[in-house]
Amino acid sequence: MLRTKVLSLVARSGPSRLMSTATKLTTVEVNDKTGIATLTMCRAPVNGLNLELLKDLKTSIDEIESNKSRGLILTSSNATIFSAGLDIMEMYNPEKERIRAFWTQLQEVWLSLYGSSVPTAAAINGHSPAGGCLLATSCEYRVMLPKFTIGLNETQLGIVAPKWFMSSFLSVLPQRQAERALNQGRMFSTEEALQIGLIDETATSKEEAVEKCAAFLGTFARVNPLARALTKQQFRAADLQQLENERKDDLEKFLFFINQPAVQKGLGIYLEGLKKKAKK
Ligand SMILES: CC/C=C\CCC/C=C/C(=O)SCCNC(=O)CCNC(=O)[C@H](O)C(C)(C)COP(=O)(O)OP(=O)(O)OC[C@H]1O[C@@H](n2cnc3c(N)ncnc32)[C@H](O)[C@@H]1OP(=O)(O)O
Repeated sequence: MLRTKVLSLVARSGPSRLMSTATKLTTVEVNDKTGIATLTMCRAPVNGLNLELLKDLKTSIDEIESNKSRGLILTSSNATIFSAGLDIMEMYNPEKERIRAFWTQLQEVWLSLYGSSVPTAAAINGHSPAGGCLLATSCEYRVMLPKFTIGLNETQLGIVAPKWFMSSFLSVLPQRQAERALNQGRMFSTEEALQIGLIDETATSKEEAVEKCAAFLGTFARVNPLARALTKQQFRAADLQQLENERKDDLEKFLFFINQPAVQKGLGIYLEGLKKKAKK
């Protein structure tokens, strides 16, 4: 059996949490044999990306980057949900300072994951709407379990995916298909996602998905790591630079948009629908 070690055993807020991982809402396990790190999101109930989960994701990605892991596999501890995307509670009736920090942190996570020098893959072991799809498409390879859905459904919520969400999507799909899917807010089934190329492979279990991701990351074993990283970064440089240049504007645009009464009303109705469905 492969020995794995859990990185960073020190709790973030004091010795009383010494038994938990450093980042409470993510765990990082490095396979000693392959050097591949598995980064698991574990925020109940649906891995909604709130400020704290985003901070933990950023810390974990940085940790994997600085530990010179051979690869990063992103997955979820939830059996049916990879990530429900942005936590809508962060955007509904938002608190002024917190929503700024929230969006800034999301930008940080995207810049580090999409721009990671480490090869990345997503083991999509559950539904992956909106922000979940953003994380998956920021990786270089995707393996997904059957009977789930993935896509950028923002227009269905009456919101607009920012340019950099589109960049990740466009790094996977041809423009014509990406544009149509985004305009429709389309969620793809696993089978449809495979057919269109939004995912690379399917797997019948999370273990198999992780193995297939590891096999993909293993294809770089004999490639010079610096040459590989610089090549990847050249492909992604224009997208990354665009957000770097426009970070402040992007934040202000988001704040302006999200605070529109019509947008707030739409989010409220959407949330209500989610809650009603959950109670059934
Ligand atoms: C200028 C730019 C402006 C804006 C850009 C913003 C970009 C936004 C990106 C986003 O990511 S927006 C979020 C989009 N996400 C969704 O639409 C997903 C909604 N959720 C679902 O479809 C389902 O919940 C599910 C993920 C498929 C899981 O279904 P399941 O049946 O397993 O769970 P259930 O629906 O019962 O949910 C349990 C519980 O969780 C709450 N929930 C679900 N998703 C979210 C979410 N994204 N944010 C906050 N809360 C969420 C749901 O209400 C239930 O709560 P309850 O138990 O308290 O009722």
